[in-house]
Amino acid sequence: MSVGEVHDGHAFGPNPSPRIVMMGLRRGGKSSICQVMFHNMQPLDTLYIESTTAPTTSVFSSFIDFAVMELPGQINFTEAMIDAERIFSSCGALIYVIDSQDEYINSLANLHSIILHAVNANPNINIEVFIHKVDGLSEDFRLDAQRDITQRVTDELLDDGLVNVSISFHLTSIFDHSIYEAFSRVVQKLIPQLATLENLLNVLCQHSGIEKAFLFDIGSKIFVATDSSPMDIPTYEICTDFIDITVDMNNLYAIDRRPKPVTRNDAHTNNGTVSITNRLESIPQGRPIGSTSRLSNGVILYLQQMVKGLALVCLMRKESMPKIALVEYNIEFFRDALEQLWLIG
Ligand SMILES: Nc1nc2c(ncn2[C@@H]2O[C@H](COP(=O)(O)OP(=O)(O)OP(=O)(O)O)[C@@H](O)[C@H]2O)c(=O)[nH]1
Repeated sequence: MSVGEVHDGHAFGPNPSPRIVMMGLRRGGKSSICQVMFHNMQPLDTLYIESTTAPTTSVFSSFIDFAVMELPGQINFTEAMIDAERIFSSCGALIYVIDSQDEYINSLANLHSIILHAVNANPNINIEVFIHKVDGLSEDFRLDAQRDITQRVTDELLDDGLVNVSISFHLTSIFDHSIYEAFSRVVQKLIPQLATLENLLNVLCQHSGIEKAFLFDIGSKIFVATDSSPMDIPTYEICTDFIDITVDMNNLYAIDRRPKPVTRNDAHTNNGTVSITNRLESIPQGRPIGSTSRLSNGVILYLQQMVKGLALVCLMRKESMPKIALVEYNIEFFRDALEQLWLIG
């Protein structure tokens, strides 16, 4: 049986879409990214991860359901065993991980042949290149690497006459928030309701004195949408830390809930493919969580849990605090709109 032919005749088994396929040469960092992003592994613990030998699928349930399939680094598309058509035809994005601390010429050749297979099977696929492990590079080297890789990859695609390939490049590391931001950008492109969500957030900000608003998936800390005002990494970091603190405090002081493990992974193997279903049990199941905090610079952080595992996180100035009743009134409308979006699907 080929890699693409997993259970039930589906390329990925009975998993929800959209699907993300993660590829790259061995030791590039694919498993580490999945473990840190979706299984709450500490970045340093990834040092002990063993090499992946079989395709692994992780399924996540949030505002949208999505599955991430990691293919082992040694996979070779020229082998008859690999059914590229089946793998790529039903997937929304291909993430290709390049180890920026290593010589990357082989990676680029591998990436090029994979893009040809992927685009041939699915012309609408989003190619997302993670220039990974940039924590080991200086700021200048990072930008040089990004420029060089972008140039080489796009030149080769142009040589092949592929001008309409949707390809993006992200500098990433599991040791900071860059991996979360990059993954958020990947997932956002797969959300059909993204424009509606952004519009809703823009309207909410305009009418409530909110400076910046994010809609986060609480479990993975992927932000599924934000308003159109400029975003910087420190703001994103503050918001994700605030989510962590709020969830921890909520679990600590919940009266009717016993402490639960952070995640539960149901793993089973089927036809050589490991399938992991991640249940984000850190997300409170009872009353929606909410929290407000004032930073020393006067910025107010405000968090309200919305539908499914989503949380609205806003930054406001202290001048907005007298209007907090209005803000909460508007947020209720925002929540209703989200619920309707969710029902429409
Ligand atoms: N410095 C640094 N090291 C990383 C980063 N991400 C992963 N690593 C390290 O890279 C090594 C290989 O990571 P893996 O996740 O096993 O790589 P992989 O691509 O899954 O490898 P295969 O399973 O062989 O295909 C591990 O020692 C990780 O700790 C990163 O962002 N920065």
